[in-house]
Amino acid sequence: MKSILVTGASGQLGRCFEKLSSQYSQFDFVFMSSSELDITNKCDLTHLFAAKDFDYCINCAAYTNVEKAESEKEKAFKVNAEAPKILADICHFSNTTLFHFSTDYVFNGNSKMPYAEDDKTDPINVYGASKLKGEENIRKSADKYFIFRTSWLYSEFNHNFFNTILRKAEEKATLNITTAQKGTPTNANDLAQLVMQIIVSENANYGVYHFSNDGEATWYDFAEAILEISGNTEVLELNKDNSYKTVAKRPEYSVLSKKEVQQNFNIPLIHWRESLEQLYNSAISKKSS
Ligand SMILES: NC(=O)C1=CN([C@@H]2O[C@H](COP(=O)(O)OP(=O)(O)OC[C@H]3O[C@@H](n4cnc5c(N)ncnc54)[C@H](O)[C@@H]3O)[C@@H](O)[C@H]2O)C=CC1
Repeated sequence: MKSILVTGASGQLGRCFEKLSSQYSQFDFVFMSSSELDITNKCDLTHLFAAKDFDYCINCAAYTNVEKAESEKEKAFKVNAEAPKILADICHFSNTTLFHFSTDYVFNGNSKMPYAEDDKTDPINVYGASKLKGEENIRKSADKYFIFRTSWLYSEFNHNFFNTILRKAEEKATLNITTAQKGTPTNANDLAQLVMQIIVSENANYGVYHFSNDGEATWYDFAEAILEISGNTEVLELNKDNSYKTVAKRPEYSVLSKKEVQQNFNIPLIHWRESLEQLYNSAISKKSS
């Protein structure tokens, strides 16, 4: 039986893999949260890989606080850049295929059209720079790797924009949401599904790919759609607001081109709004009824 290690398992994406794992009983999944496995600890990783053969490692562990990263640069680089290098070295040595996730924030956002994989990277915040360094480290150390740059991840799990807007609707709060950035909301369950599809099909088109849902939106559009889909448009006041200041700069435009991922893995792309609706109907409205 092939085995799959999932690191950062209690994070949002990690939990999507855990949910999905029940559909893939042909694999032996090992889920390790940050308290069970610190990916910056080379010694623990070496021992783990010495004790068990992993065919695949899905690295969901990351430092993801974009705002805090500006003042915690060292910590962000340790988890997002140095740890992927350790993982890539160990995976290379163990003949393990590594799946890793990066971000649309590796780009500066000055483009007017969707970013392709080989477009020039130029991160404008510490988080983006740390993730880019992580990509570079993996590319140098491993042969069998997939890096998926993704954007605006949300799901039914943990703290994310989708869950925040639903909570605000319950609180009947007034919301001021920015229209200053354009990107693509991405259902993390769809990303997890893509990875499992690659594993099952034993596809070996290793490399860096862009994956998000289809279409584009501002954070305001995303919030509006969440309220519409959940029947909450009348419940709270939603305003456009471009004066909201953040510590970390954000790319104005970070839509990713999905041509490569479609060509290499033959997957249908789901529009972000359709996937949002599916998630709400399957995971949220079911729970509350
Ligand atoms: N959330 C988003 O909007 C986006 C996320 N991404 C990337 O997608 C991937 C998954 O993100 P999410 O699941 O949303 O993030 P998350 O923050 O929900 O999960 C990350 C997990 O990593 C764990 N972690 C942190 N340091 C660790 C360490 N040293 N060792 C082991 N675990 C550690 C955290 O405790 C957390 O459980 C990450 O690589 C992230 O950079 C990319 C674009 C957008």
